[in-house]
Amino acid sequence: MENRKVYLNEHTNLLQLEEHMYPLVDVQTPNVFRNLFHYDEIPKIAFNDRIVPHDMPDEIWITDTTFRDGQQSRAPYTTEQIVTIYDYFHRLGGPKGKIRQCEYFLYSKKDRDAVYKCLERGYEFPEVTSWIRASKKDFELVKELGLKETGVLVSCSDYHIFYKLKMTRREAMEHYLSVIRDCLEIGVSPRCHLEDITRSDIYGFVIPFCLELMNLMEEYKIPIKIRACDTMGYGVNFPGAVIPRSIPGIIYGLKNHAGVPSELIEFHGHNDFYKAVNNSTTAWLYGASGVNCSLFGIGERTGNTPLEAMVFEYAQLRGTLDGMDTTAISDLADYYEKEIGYRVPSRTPFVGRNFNVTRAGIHADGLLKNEEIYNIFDTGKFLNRPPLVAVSNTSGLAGIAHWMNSYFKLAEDRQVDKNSILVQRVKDWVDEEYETGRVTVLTDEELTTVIERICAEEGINL
Ligand SMILES: CC(C)C(=O)C(=O)O
Repeated sequence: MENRKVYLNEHTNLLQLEEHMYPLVDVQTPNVFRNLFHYDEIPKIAFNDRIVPHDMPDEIWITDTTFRDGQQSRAPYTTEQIVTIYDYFHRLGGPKGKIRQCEYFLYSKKDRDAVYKCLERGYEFPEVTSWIRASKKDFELVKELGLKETGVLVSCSDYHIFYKLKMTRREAMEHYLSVIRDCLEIGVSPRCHLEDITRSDIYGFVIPFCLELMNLMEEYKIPIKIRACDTMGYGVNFPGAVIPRSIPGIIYGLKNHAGVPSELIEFHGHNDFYKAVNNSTTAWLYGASGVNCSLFGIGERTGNTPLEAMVFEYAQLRGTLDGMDTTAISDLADYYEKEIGYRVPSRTPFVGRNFNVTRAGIHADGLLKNEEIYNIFDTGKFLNRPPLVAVSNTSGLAGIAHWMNSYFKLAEDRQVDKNSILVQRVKDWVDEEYETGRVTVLTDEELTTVIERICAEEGINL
């Protein structure tokens, strides 16, 4: 192992290879970290104030689980929908393949058809990879399909090992290693999903297990990926927090004590405590090259890390989009609404209908004077979504004209202004609404209905 280190054992004063520093701790009873997780109390975040240094890899990327974790939590996509979304990911990820991989179930014929169709596209990125039951038959299937890599579930907390698998840690580890050996034997690269890592014994199970995985990697000369799965969203990014909840601590341990190189470490987050995005960014900052996401965050329970969020995290950290075409994000949102029948909640950053809509009169006034005042960036350029001003009693003729021009995306030569009869009649209707006691802002639907009526009456073609 290239990265393997020799340590001085402070207790025996002997030099030791690092795998012997971290022997498996085969406990008799599960360690469920009751100090942090007492089921009838809210989980606790504890600190030991040990600070982990930043260690962002030279290259970082996004992988996608829309068709795996995403599909686990909603009605399945059709084959055609999967291929269309895959096409959008290809465009979004750009020529440098910043959306590096998409993972697919292989269980049914429909699943496999989607894989064939996506492979037929012949794109270099996103690479097609799979998720299977850990059996020899399924490994053969991966091979037959011509895939290089597959995900394998290796749950690592005692909650899973003792309560779900009914095994000891040693039994679980031996079972996992034999499955991974089967996978390597036929030349397929395993991606080990360390489920529930944020409730696991990092130095008593995860590091010894990953050291064994790195030995297997050396023996077979086939890459083995480690996916750190924050299955329940317990991970935190606060400096000085204790493991297993500390994402910096986990990534540091994988890199520095188990010797897993950055390009083989991936983080998979869940949003149960609203932390999926920050934890994923943190994983990048502390040494994981990959963050695994799902489009619009659609995934189990509260969902996964939203893929679109990490595109903008990437650009903020790196100072460049590196060729990513962010307008594909808005096209994907339209596609979901029109073709799949799913509307992203309206206040969702970057994609919700209202993400850049200003409602308060005083803000709208500022936005009309200079859009930089109340818009996060040039959302027209990056998302084809210029900022909108919602119409209320304080909008005035200019506000109503601005709403119409942006809502209907009117070309410059067709734009309306405050002298337009249409704008003046809409303003009369708005004034009447508020004079009769209305206190809420007007919805897009109400406005479009009134505009359609006035256009018909005045013979205007917008
Ligand atoms: C099933 C596992 C791999 C997972 O997706 C998770 O832990 O969140």
